[in-house]
Amino acid sequence: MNRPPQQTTAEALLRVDRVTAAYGSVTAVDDVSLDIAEGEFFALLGPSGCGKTTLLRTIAGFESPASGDIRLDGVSLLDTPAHRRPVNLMFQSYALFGHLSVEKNIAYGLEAERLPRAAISERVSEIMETIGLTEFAKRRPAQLSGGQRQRVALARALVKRPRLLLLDEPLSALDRKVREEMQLELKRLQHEAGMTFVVVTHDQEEAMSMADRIAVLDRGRLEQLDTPQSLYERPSSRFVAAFIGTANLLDGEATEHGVVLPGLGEVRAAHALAAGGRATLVIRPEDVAVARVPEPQGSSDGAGAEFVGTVIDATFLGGSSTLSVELPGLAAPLRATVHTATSIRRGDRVALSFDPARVVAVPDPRGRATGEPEAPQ
Ligand SMILES: Nc1ncnc2c1ncn2[C@@H]1O[C@H](COP(=O)(O)OP(=O)(O)OP(=O)(O)O)[C@@H](O)[C@H]1O
Repeated sequence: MNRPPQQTTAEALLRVDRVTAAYGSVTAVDDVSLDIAEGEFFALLGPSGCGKTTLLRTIAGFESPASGDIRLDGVSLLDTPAHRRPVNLMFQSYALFGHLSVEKNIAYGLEAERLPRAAISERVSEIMETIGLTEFAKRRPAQLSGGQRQRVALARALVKRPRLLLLDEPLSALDRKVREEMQLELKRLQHEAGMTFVVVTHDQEEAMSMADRIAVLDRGRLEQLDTPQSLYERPSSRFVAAFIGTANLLDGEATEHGVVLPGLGEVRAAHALAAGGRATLVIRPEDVAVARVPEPQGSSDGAGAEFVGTVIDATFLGGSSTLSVELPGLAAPLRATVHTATSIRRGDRVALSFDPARVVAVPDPRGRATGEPEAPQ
């Protein structure tokens, strides 16, 4: 089986090596390999059911892989039970003890380790200070807001100083505003503590705003592993392009320079695929240049091509507007983001052009135009 590129580095803290995990006949994680570096903020991202939680639980030791290995500092963890791994998993539900105060909740894990009382007290005070919980030390979880409860759960995980902190949808219970604050907070804490975080999320914006690198999973397989910017600017598949951010996905046939779109002609892309296969152009709405035209016109020489269409919808978003532009030959309207000051309105005729350096061509998973299997990228 081919192994996708960019997964392994020499000095990994954690190495997931060809891990497959299954529940009976359901393969939840399918031959996944990746490295996580010391001090990295790493995200496992993908739609519901793609296997993120299973992979996290396998790293934590709550599931055993059917095959493959998981190594920390080069040593396999597979024979080490969950509670002895230098890894801490923060659950989706936080699982706080309702009858214990905030400080007792945080101290619980250290007491279980039988640390001296003075050391426990010092570490608990220190972490409460860092996370902003000191004033709530004596309260019980029921007397806290969702965001504060989330902080307690985080403090409880951090106080144990694991080599690796695994967080399963840590912010999913919070409303949008608190979630955004906590995203920044998590990033700050991770940075200050110099710890390695692996966060599971299905929210691409959350992953993009926090993580140094993101592994995008689909149906148990690793689709792409990259920095947020690279995933956005150079998705390697149609799935990643669609999952990360907003994109116009235009299907056609690969040429030497780009993709030929039915009814529109050739659009050039930054990197061409093997000619003849089915391919999809990925064009971000902000990369579509829009100009109002008085008369229908147009040329399509491919390089910075202009396509003329009609604005069928304009959504005002404050500083920018999103236009939906109907182009002859395209099944779905093309989305373009413009500065609000351009004052283009519904019904206007517009010329669209794309900078070839910003256009990405990816293979269309429906296979080659000839019906042969897809060529590797
Ligand atoms: N205990 C289980 N028994 C059987 N199948 C399971 C079990 N847990 C998960 N699965 C299946 O394994 C696959 C991966 O599940 P997993 O929970 O890892 O996905 P996920 O990406 O974390 O999803 P979500 O975001 O919905 O939590 C899914 O098809 C799921 O139905």
